[in-house]
This record gives sequence, structure tokens and C-alpha cells, in this order.
Amino acid sequence: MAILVTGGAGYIGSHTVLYLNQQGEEVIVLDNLQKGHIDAVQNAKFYQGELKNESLLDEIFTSNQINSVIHFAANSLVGESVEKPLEYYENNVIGSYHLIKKMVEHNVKNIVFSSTAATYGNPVKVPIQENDPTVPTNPYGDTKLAIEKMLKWADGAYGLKSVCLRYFNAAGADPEGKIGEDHTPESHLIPIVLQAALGQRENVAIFGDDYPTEDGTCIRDYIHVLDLAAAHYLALKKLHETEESGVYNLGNGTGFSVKQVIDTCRKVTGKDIAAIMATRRAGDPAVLIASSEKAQTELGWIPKYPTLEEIVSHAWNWHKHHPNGYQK
Ligand SMILES: NC(=O)c1ccc[n+]([C@@H]2O[C@H](COP(=O)([O-])OP(=O)(O)OC[C@H]3O[C@@H](n4cnc5c(N)ncnc54)[C@H](O)[C@@H]3O)[C@@H](O)[C@H]2O)c1
Ligand SMILES: O=c1ccn([C@@H]2O[C@H](COP(=O)(O)OP(=O)(O)O[C@H]3O[C@H](CO)[C@@H](O)[C@H](O)[C@H]3O)[C@@H](O)[C@H]2O)c(=O)[nH]1
Repeated sequence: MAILVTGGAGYIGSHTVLYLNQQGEEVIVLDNLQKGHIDAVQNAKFYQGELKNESLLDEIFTSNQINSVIHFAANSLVGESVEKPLEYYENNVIGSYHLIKKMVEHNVKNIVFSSTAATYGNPVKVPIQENDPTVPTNPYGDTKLAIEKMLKWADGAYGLKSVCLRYFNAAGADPEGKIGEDHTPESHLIPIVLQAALGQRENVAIFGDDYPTEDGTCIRDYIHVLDLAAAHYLALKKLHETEESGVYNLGNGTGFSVKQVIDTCRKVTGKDIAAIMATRRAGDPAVLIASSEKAQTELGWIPKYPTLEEIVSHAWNWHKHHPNGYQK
């Protein structure tokens, strides 16, 4: 039996495909390559196409023996979603609707869904627990919450079992350096700081230093991309064993401010990275830190690379050797 990975040519998807290969699983990838890279897909049957292409989904589900789906494909940038909310509802919510509809029709009963810390909005407390209020501060988080709800109702009506994984900030790269992070244009903090370390940018702009945090900059919980990959595999196992749906946070439980991330990158790279102050980016909550106790207890998930130094080192290894990402 095979696992269908949507968005498997993207950053987290490609690392998960690599991890699934290492576990001996057969993997099929669907990606429209709007953001992904074909060279990031290791050892999987590849379909280039859209989530909303129902006839393509029919072909994928009929010509392969798929018993589970891991669903990464989405638009996923907080700032962009504030500027282009309708694109986010169309690609994320409507795209997922077509996928879920086709899963139900083809009797595929298990899905692991990429949700996000952005479903919480400004947390009422940190570390955040799964049953804390979900009040997104940006359209992106709202689309992910809508998909979680669609999955919940689909479980009740059709017995479609889902695990929604609310990841905090994915970072790092394959420790062996085979694949890494390449978003174009790049908007994520760690790759931007490392591009500055490589001299590809003059400096890093810090988006706001007037947040209610110790140094005034936003605090995030950075989690290694391969630890996320491992959690998907554990989530699938749990779905097969228990046939119960669930929602889990995935983070390390430690927060780092933007300034602390830049300092760690300076330390790891040995480069003098210039930073300038800029205004706040719309939609950013001040602090996001996970409690992942539930994932640890119920999925048996233990992050293998929990320190920010390791995460940045693996990212730096990738960026140093692939300064232009997947571009030849
Ligand atoms: N990067 C993070 O820190 C983070 C944190 C929390 C949640 N997530 C979620 O994880 C998932 C993966 O994130 P990522 O950083 O790897 O993003 P990414 O942009 O690198 O990967 C998404 C992939 O999906 C593909 N895609 C998008 N829309 C599609 C569509 N309609 N049909 C087919 N393919 C489509 C893109 O081409 C891309 O390869 C997303 O759902 C995102 O919301 C990411
Ligand atoms: O040039 C930059 C880029 C980012 N930031 C700040 O750095 C922090 C992290 O930003 P970024 O790396 O863009 O990640 P987030 O906006 O926190 O979002 C990521 O993490 C979320 C979960 O927390 C996911 O849902 C999103 O998909 C993923 O992009 C934020 O405070 C940004 O304002 C800067 O100050 N300067």
C-alpha cells in the first residue's frame, strides 16, 4: 500500500518523503510545483497537478493502492495571506475540499493534515495546548482552522480519520545535506538570515521591536523539519492502530526571539550578519510556543534535533552548499 503526499515537492513535504523512503514506505507525490522543486522529490512516483483537478485525483486513487494521505499542499505565508485572503481560501480550503471529497469517494480513510500554530492567534497562555482557544490573527491560520473543521465533520459523517498536526516554525534541513529549504521568494526568518550570512542580502530586517516580549521582537518555537517528518509517520501509525482522529501541537517548547535567532546564526556561521529595524508585519502574533506533551504521550514523538544550534547548523550546511537552492 502507498501513501499519497500532496505538496511533496515543497520544503516539509520533501523531507517527509525522504523520511518515509527511509522507513521503506511506497510514496506517491502530487504537487503543482507552484512553490515546490522536482529535484527535492526523492524516490517517489510524481504527479504534477492541482488539488482541485478531480479527474487527476480519480486517476491517482484508481491507478495506485493508496491507503493514506499526508496533505501538505497549501499557500502558507502569514503576511501574504493578509494581502491576498481570497487566494488562500481558494487554494487551501477549496483545494482541500476536492481532496477530501475524492478520498471519501475512493474509500481512503486516513489523512494526516499540515495544520499550524497560526490557528491559535494570540495565545491566552504559553506554552499553548491543543484545547486552548483558536482565534487566528491572519487569513492563513483561518483557512487551516476551516480545514480542521471540515475534517472533523467528515469523520462524523463518512468515517474519514484524521490527525491534524499544528506545527510551530519548521526549520533546518536534512542533516546529510541532500535536500533543504528553498522558497522563492524567501520569506522565512532563518533562511533569510543565512542568505545575509552568505552575502546574498545586505542585512536582515527585523519586523518590529515593540512587541510585549523581553527584547521587543517576536518569539517563535523552531522545530527541525525532520522531527516534523517523523511525527507524520507516527501519526499515520496511530491512525492505523487506533482509528481515532486527533489534533497535536509540534514544537520544542522553547521560544526564541528574532534577535536571538539572528545571534544564533552569527554564532553558527561565524559571520557578522547585519540587522536593521523595520515595521511590524501584518498578522504576526507576538509569541508562539508549543506544549507538545500530547504528541509525546500519545504519539511517542521525541524530537531528535531539539536545539536551535543544531537546527541552524543543518540549515547552514544546506545553504552553504546550495547557495542558489535547487537552481542549477
Ligand atoms: N514552514 C512552516 O514553518 C510551516 C509551519 C506550520 C505549518 N506549515 C504547513 O506545512 C505545509 C508545508 O509547508 P512548506 O513550508 O513545506 O511549504 P511549501 O510551499 O514549501 O510546500 C507546499 C507545496 O505544496 C504545493 N502546492 C501548493 N498548492 C498546491 C495545489 N493547489 N495543488 C498541488 N500542489 C500545491 C507547492 O508547490 C509546494 O511544493 C503547508 O500546508 C503549511 O501551511 C508550514
Ligand atoms: O525577514 C524577516 C522574516 C521574518 N521575521 C520575523 O520572524 C518571525 C518568524 O517569521 P517566519 O519565518 O516568516 O515564520 P512565521 O510567520 O512565524 O510562520 C511560519 O510558522 C508558522 C507557524 O508558527 C506557519 O504556520 C507558517 O506557515 C510559517 O511560514 C516572525 O516574527 C517574523 O515577523 C523578521 O523579523 N524578518
